[in-house]
Amino acid sequence: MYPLLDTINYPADLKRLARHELPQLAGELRQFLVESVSKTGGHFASNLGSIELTIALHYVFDTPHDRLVWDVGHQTYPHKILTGRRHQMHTMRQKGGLAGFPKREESEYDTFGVGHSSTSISAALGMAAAAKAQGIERKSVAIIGDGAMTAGQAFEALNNAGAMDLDLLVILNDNDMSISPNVGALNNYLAKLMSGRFYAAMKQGSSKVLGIAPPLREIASKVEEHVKGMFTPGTLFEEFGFNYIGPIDGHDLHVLVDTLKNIKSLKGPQFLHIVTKKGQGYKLAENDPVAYHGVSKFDPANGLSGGKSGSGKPSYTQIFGDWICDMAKHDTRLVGITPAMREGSGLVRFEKEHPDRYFDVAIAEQHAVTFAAGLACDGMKPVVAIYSTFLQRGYDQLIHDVALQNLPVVFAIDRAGLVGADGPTHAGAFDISYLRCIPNMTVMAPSDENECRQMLYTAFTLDTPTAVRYPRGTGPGAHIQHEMSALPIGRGHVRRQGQGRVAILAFGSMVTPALQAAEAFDATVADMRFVKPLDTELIKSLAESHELIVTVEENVVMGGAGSACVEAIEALGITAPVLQLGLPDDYVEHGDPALLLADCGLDAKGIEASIAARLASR
Ligand SMILES: Cc1ncc(C[n+]2csc(CCOP(=O)(O)OP(=O)(O)O)c2C)c(N)n1
Ligand SMILES: CC(=O)[C@@H](O)[C@H](O)COP(=O)(O)O
Ligand SMILES: [Mg+2]
Repeated sequence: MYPLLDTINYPADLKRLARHELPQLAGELRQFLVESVSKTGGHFASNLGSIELTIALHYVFDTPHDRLVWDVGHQTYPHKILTGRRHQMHTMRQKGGLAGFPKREESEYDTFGVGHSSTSISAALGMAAAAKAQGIERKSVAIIGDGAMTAGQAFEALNNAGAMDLDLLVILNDNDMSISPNVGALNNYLAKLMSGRFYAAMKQGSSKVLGIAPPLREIASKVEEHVKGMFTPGTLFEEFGFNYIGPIDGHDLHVLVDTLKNIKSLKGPQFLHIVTKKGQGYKLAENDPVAYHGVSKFDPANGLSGGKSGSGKPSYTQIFGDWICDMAKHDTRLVGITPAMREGSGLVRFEKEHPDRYFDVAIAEQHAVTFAAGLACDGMKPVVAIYSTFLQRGYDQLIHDVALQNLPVVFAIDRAGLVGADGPTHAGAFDISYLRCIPNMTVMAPSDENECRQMLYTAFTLDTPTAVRYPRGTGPGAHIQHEMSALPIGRGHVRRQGQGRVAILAFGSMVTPALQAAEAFDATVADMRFVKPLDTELIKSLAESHELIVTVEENVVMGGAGSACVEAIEALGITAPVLQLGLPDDYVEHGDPALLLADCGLDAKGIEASIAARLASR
C-alpha cells in the first residue's frame, strides 16, 4: 500500500532512499496523512503543506543531534510519522495517545514542547548557544510560519540572533495564511517578496543554480545583485543580520534538499524563505484552508460534511458572536479585537457586518491588549475576544496597560477550562487565578448560555476592566433571552435550596454537575456568577447555615475561586470547613474533555464522591 513509507520508521531509513525516490515518498506520506487525520481529526491543512519540508529536513540534517524546533507544532504530523510514530497516528490527540504538538516526553526528535506560537527562534537560538558553550558541533533549525512570524517574540529573537554569530537556521514557511488569511504589514512585505519577477526568476533558476557546487552565499549574493537591481533593496531579514536565501518552492524536494545541503555548510545566522500551499495535494483543503486548518473526522472522498455536529445547541463561542453583533448595533463605540483567532473566537459575522470596527491584529496578544487600552483611553469600547491560554501572553499588558489605568476593556475569554484534544498547552486552566488577583478587575463565569449573554452585556455596561470566561463547546442548553439586562455586580444566586449539611459554591461550567451531585446530599447549590467581586454576603449566610462548604471550579484549585472563598470566609471572621474542588496542581493531558473532567473529579460523580469522602472523614 505504501511501498516506500512502509520501509521508513526513522530518519536513518529515510536517508537510505535515493534522491529521486523522495517525491514518491512525499506522495505516500500525503496519502497516509489524509487517511489518518480523516479518522482521528486534528490539524490538517498545515501538515499537508509541510510534507516536503519535513522530508528534506530529516534527509539533510542529522536529527535528533541537529535540533529541529517547530513553531506552534500543529504542522508536525509528517515529522511524527517519520520519527517512529507512524503506527500510533491512530491515537492522535486521544487520551494516552500521541499529542497534537511536539512534546519532549514523547520523542527525542521533539526537541521543544510547543502549542503556543512564535517561540521557535528563541528556543533554537538557546540550543545553538548551548551547543557553543558545550563545544558541540550541531545545527539548530527553527521552522516558523508566516502567521507565527507576526508575533513580537519572533522579532525579539531575530533581533537577538542576528547579532550573535551562532549556527542558527530560521526557515520561514510562508503559505500566506494564518488560521484565517494572514494580515498586517509583514504579510504585505512577504507577498511583495514572493511576487512578480523576483520569485519567478528564483523559481525558474533555483534548481539549476542550487545544484552547482559553490557555497550558496556566493550564489545568493549573485542572484541578489541581480534581484536588487530589479526589485528590492536588501530584505528585512538581512537588515536583522541574517543571510537571506529565497524565496524557494517549498514543495520542490529537489530544490529543498539542494538548498538545505548548501546552507548546512554555512556558518552564522541563516534565513531561508520557502513558499508552500496550505492544504497542498488535497484539493478541498487547498481551496478552503480555513475550514481544513483543524478538522473533525471526515470522509476523505467527500471532505468535511459542513453539517452541524452533535447536539444542535449553540456553542459559547456562537453566543459571544451573536452578542457582539447585537451589542454593536446598540453602541457604535464597540470595537472587536482578535489576535488571529477570528473563526475560533466567533467573529466571522461581526467582521462581515462591521468591517471598520473589526481588528485582527495578527498573532500579537500583547499588542491586542495594549491596543485595546489605547482605544479605551480615547472613547471607544473595546472587546478583546481571546482564548484563556493566549491571554497568558498579554498578562503584563492586562495589568499595566488596562487594569492599572482602570480602563473599560471587555475580555471575552473563550476556551476557559479544559479544551480536550489540544491538551495542556491550550487548556484555560489558570485564568481565574491570574485574573482575580488584579485590582480593578471584574471577573464573571457563566453557568449557561443565557447567563453568558447577560454577563457580556453586564461587562459592557461597566466603566472598568471586566472578563467573562466561558468554556469551549456547548453549555447545558438554556433558553436564551434576546433582551439584555445587567446582572447585579458581585451577586450570586441560589440555584438549589437544600435541607442537607452541604452548600456547594459553584463557578461557571461547574454549576451543572454541582446541581446533579447535590441530589445525593440534598445540598444547597449557589451559582456564584462572580469570581470578583465575590458575593461575600451569600457566602456568609451559606457558611453559617451549613456544616460543609464545597467550592467547585474548572480552574486550578490553587489560587482560584475556591481560594477566594476561603479568603472571604477568613476575612468575615467565621469558621467553616471548606472542601475546594477544581483542576489539579498539574498539567492535564489531551483527550476527550468529558473523560478528562471525570479524571479530575469534576463530573457529577466525582464531585459527589469527593463530598461523600469528606463527610465520611468528619
Ligand atoms: C500565541 C498563540 N496565539 C494564537 C495561536 C493560534 N494559532 C495556531 S496556528 C495559528 C496560525 C499560524 O499560522 P502559521 O504560523 O503561518 O502556520 P500555518 O497555520 O499557516 O501553517 C494560530 C493563530 C497559537 N497557537 N499561539
Ligand atoms: C494550533 C492552534 O493553536 C489552534 O489551531 C488551536 O488548536 C485551535 O483550537 P480550537 O479548535 O479550540 O479553536
Ligand atoms: Mg502560514
